[in-house]
Amino acid sequence: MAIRIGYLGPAGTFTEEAMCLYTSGNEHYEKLEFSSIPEMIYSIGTKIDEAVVPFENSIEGSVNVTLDLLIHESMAMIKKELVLPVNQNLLAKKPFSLEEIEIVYSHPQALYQCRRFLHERLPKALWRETESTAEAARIVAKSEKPWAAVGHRRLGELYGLLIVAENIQDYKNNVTRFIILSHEDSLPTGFDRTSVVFATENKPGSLYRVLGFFARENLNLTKIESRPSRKALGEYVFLLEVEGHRDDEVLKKVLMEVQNNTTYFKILGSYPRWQEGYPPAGGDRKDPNL
Ligand SMILES: O=C(O)C(=O)C[C@]1(C(=O)O)C=C[C@@H](O)C=C1
Repeated sequence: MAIRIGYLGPAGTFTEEAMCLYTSGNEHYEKLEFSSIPEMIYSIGTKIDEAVVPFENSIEGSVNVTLDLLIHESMAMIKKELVLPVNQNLLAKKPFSLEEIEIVYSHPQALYQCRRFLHERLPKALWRETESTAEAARIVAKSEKPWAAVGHRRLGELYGLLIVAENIQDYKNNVTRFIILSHEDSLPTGFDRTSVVFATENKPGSLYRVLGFFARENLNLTKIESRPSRKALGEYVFLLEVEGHRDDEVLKKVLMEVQNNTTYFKILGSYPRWQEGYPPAGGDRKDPNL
């Protein structure tokens, strides 16, 4: 039976590229396009079985819309992560000079990844946010006006646009981490990461105490982020990531302690940690999707 997988469209987004990498070689996937991240996450379990969503970027940090939906509104679990290079380009319908561009369209993450370039080289241009970089290209392609889009170089061929400036992100090594959401996470591979969310009582030392459980067992934390609880100003929910699988003996014990010492606790999933070239070719692949 086909596995229905959702991605942020239209064609040419970075998320589509991540989805193609993830599904390559597996003909069971049926690919379904969505025009926004919330719409896609809400559809997991009904219209789709899996979804590819951006999670964090090396310049701009977390994709808050994804984080908040996972924290507050979804039961989906993380089953995989992929890290992809993100090279941004400025695309236009005609060979406009940078000074001529009046409006620059893109997804907010993409605009902010190029903040310095856009301020310095397109000082006159207004910024307009779109649901995706490819949506920006579609808008620009429909008009004869001096407008430009920020996105993947592939948008040029797909929408008949010219690349007027290449690699415009403010830091060269720009990468985005994508996650695959599903109704269940992955089995242990020996090289995993676990993501959890929790809230503590608002009293001295409560977060310190929770972090201490991980430190005591020498478990390596890889991310901690606070997001508004949405109940009151100044109240937060924490998203924490740690190396290891929730079925590993030590981590399992620590997660139990965390659960017993927090006011809210949810495991978002355990999944193989991304590493270029892992597992080695011909190596022992415990995970059928790698
Ligand atoms: O608009 C796209 O191309 C997307 O796939 C979205 C998105 C994001 O939300 O972070 C993905 C990767 C890049 O960091 C820029 C934009």
